[in-house]
Amino acid sequence: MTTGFPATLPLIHIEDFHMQFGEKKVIDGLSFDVGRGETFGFLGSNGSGKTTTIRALLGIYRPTAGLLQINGKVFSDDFGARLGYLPEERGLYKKESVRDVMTYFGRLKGLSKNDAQKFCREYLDRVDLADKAEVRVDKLSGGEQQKIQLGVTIMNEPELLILDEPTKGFDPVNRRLLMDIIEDHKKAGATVMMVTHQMEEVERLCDRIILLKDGKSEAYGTIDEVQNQFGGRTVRLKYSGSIPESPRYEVTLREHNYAELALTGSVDEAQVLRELVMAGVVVRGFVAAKRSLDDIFIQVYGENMAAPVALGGK
Ligand SMILES: Nc1ncnc2c1ncn2[C@@H]1O[C@H](COP(=O)(O)OP(=O)(O)OP(=O)(O)O)[C@@H](O)[C@H]1O
Repeated sequence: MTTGFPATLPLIHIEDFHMQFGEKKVIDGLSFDVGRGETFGFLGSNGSGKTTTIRALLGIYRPTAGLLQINGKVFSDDFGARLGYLPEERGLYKKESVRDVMTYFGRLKGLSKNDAQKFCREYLDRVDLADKAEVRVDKLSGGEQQKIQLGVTIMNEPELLILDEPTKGFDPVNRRLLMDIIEDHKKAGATVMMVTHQMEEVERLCDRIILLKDGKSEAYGTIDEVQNQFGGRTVRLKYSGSIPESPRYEVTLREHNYAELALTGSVDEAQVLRELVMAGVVVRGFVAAKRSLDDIFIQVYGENMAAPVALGGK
């Protein structure tokens, strides 16, 4: 997939973006880039401004201030054919059959009728809807309709996929299936920007992420960089005795014979283990790990609100 632009130019460039609705400031000086071929996770709690940013990027909203570019330019129809956008609000022609709807959109996206119908057959087969080709869209379940909408989004193999919660409402089996499909496009070289609340997706698919809070970036980088930014590593300890205070860690959880220590900076785990043993702590288990993204999210968005991500990340 070639773009004709230098590889160093990001495909998406957002700089000092501000968005205000009346008196309400939704985005407050947001800047980030999405590189070519990258899968980028756009994360944040409900109402933090993710959809607003996508809409401004695609010219649906006019930004209050700032620069939002795709391929070095403000979005215009000339990039439209290379874009696949799955909006947050889903919608298809409901009274037509699945095959007719998919063929229609395929034709709109420049596919021949044969190619559109071929894609439709293969895609329906893959998402386990082969027997629904002649069924009217409004007779499908919500999840089935979403599968069709994702199919319509990817059918012309877009260079840039912008997916607003692509797996929202899916059971785990179907979520994996949809992730496989997204991953195939990533492997084929597509750039993917996706809004998601699912850490499983972030950890499996995303090269870099941004965490949006109150219209600003709270964290931005690779998953490793974000984990390092939020205190790096923890040690899970099974023990007996008394854990001494130390500048090398902070005890973040202490239960009967179990504790979690947040390590300070680049402290060496082996040094912490030695220090505990020297202090007379009987160490029965010692596991050093990076902080999970779930933990980080709960810290960023506050423990009093529902976590913006499903639990179950690493
Ligand atoms: N056209 C609009 N007019 C007024 N307010 C708006 C408009 N569009 C969005 N907002 C407000 O902007 C804020 C951010 O909304 P947005 O839909 O971008 O959030 P989000 O991060 O996508 O949330 P979610 O995860 O719930 O989908 C919300 O408070 C919303 O009410």
